[in-house]
Amino acid sequence: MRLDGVSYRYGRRGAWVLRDVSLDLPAGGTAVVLGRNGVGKSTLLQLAAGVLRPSAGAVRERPGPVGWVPERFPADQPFTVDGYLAAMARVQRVADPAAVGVWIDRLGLTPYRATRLGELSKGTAQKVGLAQALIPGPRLLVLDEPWEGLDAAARDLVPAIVGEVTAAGGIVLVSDHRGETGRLPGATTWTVAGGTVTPGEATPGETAIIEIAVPAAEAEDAAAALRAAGHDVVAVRAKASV
Ligand SMILES: Nc1ncnc2c1ncn2[C@@H]1O[C@H](COP(=O)(O)OP(=O)(O)OP(=O)(O)O)[C@@H](O)[C@H]1O
Repeated sequence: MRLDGVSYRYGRRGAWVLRDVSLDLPAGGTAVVLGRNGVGKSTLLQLAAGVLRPSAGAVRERPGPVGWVPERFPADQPFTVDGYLAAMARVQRVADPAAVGVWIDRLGLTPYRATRLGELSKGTAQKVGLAQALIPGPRLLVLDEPWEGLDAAARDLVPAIVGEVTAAGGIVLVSDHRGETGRLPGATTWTVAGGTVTPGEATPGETAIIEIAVPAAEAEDAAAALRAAGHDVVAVRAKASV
């Protein structure tokens, strides 16, 4: 995916929030968008997700479906959790009807299926926001401040989810005003300031290699489970070779 000379301002006479931004993000890549409050992180994410259209320039080769998780999930809607997620799945023409149940279960939303959105706590509402973005199996997942308001278990789930989307060749963009990039090893950084965006180095962090042996027939499942837990599976070999 590529941002090609993207500029943006809210309204024709508004100040430019972003000017002539050109960025590349390869398939399987993650970018963490950093910057002070109000510099334009959300604006950049919404342009990337296609929620906003650039005032000038273009976003090219955007993969789909797109999963967009806003900073604040708009909970003032007259739906139950079940009703809302089923409706979103229909709107997004989700082929796999089991996807709704899978994400309700993984995000711990089962006790709230019949609860109206307006009655949810902020953290639970954020999980519904995550679920609606994940149900279509996004190839581009855009998360605006995903750590905010989530409980510890859900926070830990975010890196695993990011790992799954990128392992399948998808792209993930995450904004983070606290700079918790350490949660997403291997991500590149995009730092927003003064209307421009500066790409940084990938953040490999400290890594270690663990070699494990599993029955050959279970290798695929084991690798998938490791990826699901947010780990980088470097290699799968048929035989132990030293
Ligand atoms: N709908 C809007 N109409 C007009 N101006 C807006 C609108 N949304 C954002 N802005 C302005 O655009 C600028 C960038 O806002 P944006 O929300 O993208 O920043 P941010 O870096 O995501 O901030 P935060 O970390 O507080 O979420 C700010 O000056 C903001 O006031």
